[in-house]
Amino acid sequence: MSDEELPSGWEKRLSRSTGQAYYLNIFTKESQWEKPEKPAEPGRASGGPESIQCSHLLVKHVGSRRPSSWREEKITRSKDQALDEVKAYREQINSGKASFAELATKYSDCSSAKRGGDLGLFPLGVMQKPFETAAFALKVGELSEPVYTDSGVHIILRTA
Ligand SMILES: O=C(O)CN(Cc1ccccc1)C(=O)c1nc(-c2ccccc2)[nH]c1C(=O)O
Repeated sequence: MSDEELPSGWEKRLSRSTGQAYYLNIFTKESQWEKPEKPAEPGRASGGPESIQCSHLLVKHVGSRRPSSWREEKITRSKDQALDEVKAYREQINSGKASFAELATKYSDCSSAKRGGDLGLFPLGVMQKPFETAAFALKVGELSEPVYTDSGVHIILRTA
């Protein structure tokens, strides 16, 4: 690992008082002087939430573990097409053209579409790991980049 490379989940910062480098765990918001050797785990931040609430919009594709949904009995889009669709929805939400709930209700391949994408409160350890890692890294109100799980391609909005 070159000097600049860091295991995932860490950010290099410079101390305002000494200018010395330290390392921030983006999940727990805890920092350390020692350069990390292993990826940061979204463990519970000291004082961080045990559970968070999120909504998501899932676009399935032919490689999804269950390529079927309330919207389409047999899902035929490719993974790349699913990513393009998710990016377009993310753009519409960020530009204010549409609300997250409106698009999730219409287009999400998850059964949570009926609730505007709301998944309710969930703790660590229940969601697929890529989903959990992305969700617990979000601030309340923040919208994720596209996230890949065995179910398909998601965008996640942290709501609490
Ligand atoms: O992955 C599978 O084998 C099948 N699943 C799991 C599933 C199926 C029904 C309800 C909830 C989860 C899905 O494809 C799926 N995953 C999700 C999901 C994935 C990550 C976070 C939240 C929901 N929703 C669905 C769905 O059909 O409605």
